[in-house]
Amino acid sequence: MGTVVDAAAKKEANGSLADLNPTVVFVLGGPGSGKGTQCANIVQHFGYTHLSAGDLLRAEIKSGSENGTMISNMIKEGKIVPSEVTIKLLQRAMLESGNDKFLIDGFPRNEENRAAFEAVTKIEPSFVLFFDCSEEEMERRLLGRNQGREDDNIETIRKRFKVFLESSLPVIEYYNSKGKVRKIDAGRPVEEVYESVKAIFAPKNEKLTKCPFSLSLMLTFSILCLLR
Ligand SMILES: Nc1ncnc2c1ncn2[C@@H]1O[C@H](COP(=O)(O)OP(=O)(O)O)[C@@H](O)[C@H]1O
Ligand SMILES: Nc1ccn([C@@H]2O[C@H](COP(=O)(O)OP(=O)(O)O)[C@@H](O)[C@H]2O)c(=O)n1
Repeated sequence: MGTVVDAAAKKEANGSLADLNPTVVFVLGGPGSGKGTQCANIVQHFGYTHLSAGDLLRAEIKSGSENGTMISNMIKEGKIVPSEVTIKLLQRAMLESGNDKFLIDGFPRNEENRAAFEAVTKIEPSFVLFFDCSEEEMERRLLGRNQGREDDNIETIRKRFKVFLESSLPVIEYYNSKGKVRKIDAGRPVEEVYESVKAIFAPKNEKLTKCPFSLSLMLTFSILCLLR
């Protein structure tokens, strides 16, 4: 760890990320709360790039990387992979995306993730989208997810819930104390949840779409008054 080449690569990556000055939204919530599903909708309408920490880690296993076995074992146990590994993957994906607006899904998952990301990248999230859902509903969804994931079995699901309560909720509480959390009731159907999500991303747009309508009404009224 920590070779000169690594350090140079890290410096270069951070330099370019700092230049990028990206907009980052952290998307957090328990396993199966619907983070990935809602991120796909947000991407379509608001021009963000979706980066799922879990997807990046699974891709790293598939790529045959030297960390693959370690990552795979941790995911099977529902444990959180060391921040250094996940942050490198996130940095690389951000730089390769060509975008400067990111939904970072499933990260930071513990205090170490949070502090390390902030220290390494100097990036503060604009806000944190928190999908709040009951364990009962999340368990039902995960058992039905059917993506062949090795961690979607009842034993690992229970471990992931425990990690979420013990390690991830404190991160959400930290951002809440800074007024950065936008909490969504994620126990509803997908479309209903997305209505709430949209309202968070597009309050200004909504006003803008209403504004020309009222403006045109005022204009018509003024013209009618002038014509009388
Ligand atoms: N609001 C919802 N109601 C019912 N099922 C949902 C809802 N949102 C997502 N799902 C389903 O639940 C499973 C987990 O959703 P996913 O988006 O992968 O969650 P996460 O990324 O938080 O783990 C998927 O099979 C998805 O299709
Ligand atoms: N920041 C992260 C995100 C995921 N992970 C690992 O990846 C697993 C799956 O995460 P995920 O975000 O894809 O899926 P969900 O648990 O949210 O359904 C987690 O249980 C962890 O083992 C991690 O170690 N660190």
